[in-house]
Amino acid sequence: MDSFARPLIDHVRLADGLDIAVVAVLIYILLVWLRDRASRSLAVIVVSLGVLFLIARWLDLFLTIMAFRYGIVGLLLAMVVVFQQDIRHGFERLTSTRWFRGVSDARPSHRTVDTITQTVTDLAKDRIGALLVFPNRQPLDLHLQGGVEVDAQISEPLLKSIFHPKSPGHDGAVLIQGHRIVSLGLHLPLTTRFDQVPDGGTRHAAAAGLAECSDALVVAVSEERGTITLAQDGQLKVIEPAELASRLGKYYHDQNDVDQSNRTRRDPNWGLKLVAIALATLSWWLFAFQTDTVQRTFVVPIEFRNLPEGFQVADPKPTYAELTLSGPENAFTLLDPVEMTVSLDLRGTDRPSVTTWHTANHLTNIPRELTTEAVVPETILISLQPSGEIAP
Ligand SMILES: Nc1ncnc2c1ncn2[C@@H]1O[C@H](COP(=O)(O)OP(=O)(O)OP(=O)(O)O)[C@@H](O)[C@H]1O
Repeated sequence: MDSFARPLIDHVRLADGLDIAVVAVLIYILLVWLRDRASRSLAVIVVSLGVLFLIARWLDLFLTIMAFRYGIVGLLLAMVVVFQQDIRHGFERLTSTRWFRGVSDARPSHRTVDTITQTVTDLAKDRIGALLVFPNRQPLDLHLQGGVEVDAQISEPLLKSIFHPKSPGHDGAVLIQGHRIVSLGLHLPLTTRFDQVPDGGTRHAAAAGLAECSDALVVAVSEERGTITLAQDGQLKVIEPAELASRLGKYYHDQNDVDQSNRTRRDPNWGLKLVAIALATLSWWLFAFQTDTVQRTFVVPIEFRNLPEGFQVADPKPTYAELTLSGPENAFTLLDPVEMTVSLDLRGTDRPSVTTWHTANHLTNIPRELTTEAVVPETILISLQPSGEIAP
């Protein structure tokens, strides 16, 4: 036990904790996305690729690792193109949280309920067909097709213009989220139980269809009968405006509760978070944790900075030094050898001079995790002389 724990205690740095935390957050985002948005087959592909990569790294399967290394850039680009909608929605969701939104969207729910009830009542009176979807906890993306993005604050004139029979967007359903109309012209899945649909109409079949396969609340206004129908849990029910107001009131009340509890509830996703932390820790242990100390030697250039005007470095002018560093292998992986120099600052000299410089004191861009073992030459003699003079 001690032989296992000791290297851990000796070699784990605070930065490693941060490293694991960052990767755990990224894995958690990926897992949440896979759970909520991606199809099951995509989830299986992503998880299988992840497992294959872990095995390849563990067993040092060089060809497979190379395929991953070169394929990953293409894969990332392909994912950005294929999932650009999801990425955009993710950012939109982020910017629509309270912190980013400020107080501008803090509209009371009863005003939205009144607006929708009044609009739906008027549409029913005027025999104008309409279909409104109010999502609940379950995501609807897999059930809704087509549609045009709107993202506008709910208002009576806007809803009436959308469902006006001459409006090009009146066909299909509108999706309402909170106080906003998210999109219009959406195509919903039809129910297969046509017996419960009045006159077998497709608008009501669509309302029932979505209410069967999700927990959404759907409101349909009949063009032919001038009735208001509410669909929930797969059931259709013709209702009066007063009942619509009370059902919508309850819906918005529940939504606020969900929002509130999402904000205050300590953790709705413990399982996924633990999996993300476990995967990040495992990956770090497999790929990043190393107790071996490696020593490597590099040839680094010697540069002269702020050479006074009218002076030059006389020959023999040293141009390279040999630098030996030691430390964990990972620190070498992150190292860019081109950045390392022996940098001599010659400013302030105004007459010919010969100075001894200790090269180790003038190294630049050496990572903190690495130790300088040796620099050859240890010292160099720099002779400054006026330009144009030939060295003896
Ligand atoms: N799958 C669907 N998703 C969303 N809207 C749909 C769908 N199918 C039909 N609609 C809408 O329903 C309209 C046709 O309604 P239809 O008359 O067939 O149904 P209905 O239930 O009898 O409604 P109404 O009583 O208003 O006539 C279409 O013009 C379209 O706007």
